[in-house]
Amino acid sequence: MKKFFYGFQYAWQGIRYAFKTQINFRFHSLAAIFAVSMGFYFKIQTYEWLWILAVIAMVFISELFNTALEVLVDLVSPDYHVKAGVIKDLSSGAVLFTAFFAFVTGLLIFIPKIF
Ligand SMILES: Nc1ncnc2c1ncn2[C@@H]1O[C@H](COP(=O)(O)OP(=O)(O)OP(=O)(O)O)[C@@H](O)[C@H]1O
Repeated sequence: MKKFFYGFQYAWQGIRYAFKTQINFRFHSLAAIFAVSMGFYFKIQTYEWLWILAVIAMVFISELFNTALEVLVDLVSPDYHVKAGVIKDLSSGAVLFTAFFAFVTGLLIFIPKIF
């Protein structure tokens, strides 16, 4: 049982590490708070909440894996290596892709309510 709760502690440490070291993670946290506030303000429906929460989760998951990959690359390849750069670029691309999808989802849900 103790091990189970330690697992949560380690996971929380990882999230704190990403928050402290990644400016993008902090920016996306603000964007998530903004989207959730808009959701409450406009009293969006359950299916709309599901989309908003799903894209928020996707962005955070991709951010966490991106951070993990960056740390891993820096560990195994501290010197310049073309493939190290490609791995980091691919990982950043995954974050950009999910963030763009989240942004479009937000627009599709909130734009009709604003105008
Ligand atoms: N070891 C390396 N070898 C080759 N290219 C690298 C290496 N490390 C980084 N790069 C290149 O520089 C870019 C920025 O790397 P960096 O480690 O600053 O990542 P980042 O995504 O900007 O992370 P951070 O949020 O920590 O600044 C990478 O996307 C990659 O193109």
